[in-house]
Amino acid sequence: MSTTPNILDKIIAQKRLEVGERKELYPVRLLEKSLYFESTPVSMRKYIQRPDLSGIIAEFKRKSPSKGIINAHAPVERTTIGYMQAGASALSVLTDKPFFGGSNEDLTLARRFNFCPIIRKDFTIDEYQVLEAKSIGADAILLIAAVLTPAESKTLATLAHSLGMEVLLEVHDEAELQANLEVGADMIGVNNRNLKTFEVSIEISKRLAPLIPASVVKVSESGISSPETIRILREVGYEGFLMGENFMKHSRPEKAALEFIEQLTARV
Ligand SMILES: O=C(O)c1ccccc1NCC(=O)[C@H](O)[C@H](O)COP(=O)(O)O
Repeated sequence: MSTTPNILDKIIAQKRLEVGERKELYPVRLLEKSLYFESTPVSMRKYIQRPDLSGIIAEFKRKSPSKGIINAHAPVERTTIGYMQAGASALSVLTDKPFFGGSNEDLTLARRFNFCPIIRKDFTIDEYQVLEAKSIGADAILLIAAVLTPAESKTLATLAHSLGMEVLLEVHDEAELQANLEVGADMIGVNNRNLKTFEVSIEISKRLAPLIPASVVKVSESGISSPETIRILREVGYEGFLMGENFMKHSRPEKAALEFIEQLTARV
């Protein structure tokens, strides 16, 4: 078993420093002046459930701790517009720079060219980041159970909701799921990737599916690379499918997404 100790700890330690710096550079009163602060977010939950779309949340991700560089050159505009035109239900944009090569500017650029919901994919640990997500044009935020207490998740989710954004709460096992059922997340994402070992298995999504309340939209995250896997995940109740590397590893990720969604549609 390949182990990469403490990547989450490293990411969170770095994030704390980064958030401290950003608070000084861009105080909340500046964030609140952003045009997006007053905008009405688009419901990611509703888009995932739209029968005319694929349920796929297509991710813009340049690199990752598990894979290194995935795609250093794909432009945000062409890729995200292409994802949407291909039939993705929503976009996920990584905004973490040190570990994923993303930025807030990537999300704002995607926002400028797309009307579909966009989730800010980052490691949210502070209320400041929720305000920041709103200010850069996000419709939803990710909360990762492995790095937050349920009380912290609830506070962050409540703030996100007060700004009109939705919350995707990510879990990886039964204990995380049970501990966070009262957070009030709009969507629960089961990460098929163990963020400590980087092992990927959709068995985790299958195992946790019956434990997720019916009122919450189920999303399966990571390691999805075939329409057949989506068919299996749909059978156990998943409506959302977060996919990054499988598209981004191609020089034209949006073409890969189109081909994938065409195959998916042809098979069901
Ligand atoms: O992807 C990683 O290596 C990773 C490492 C540590 C924390 C988070 C990580 N990934 C974030 C994600 O959840 C994925 O980007 C997302 O689910 C898409 O996964 P994939 O389709 O396998 O690119």
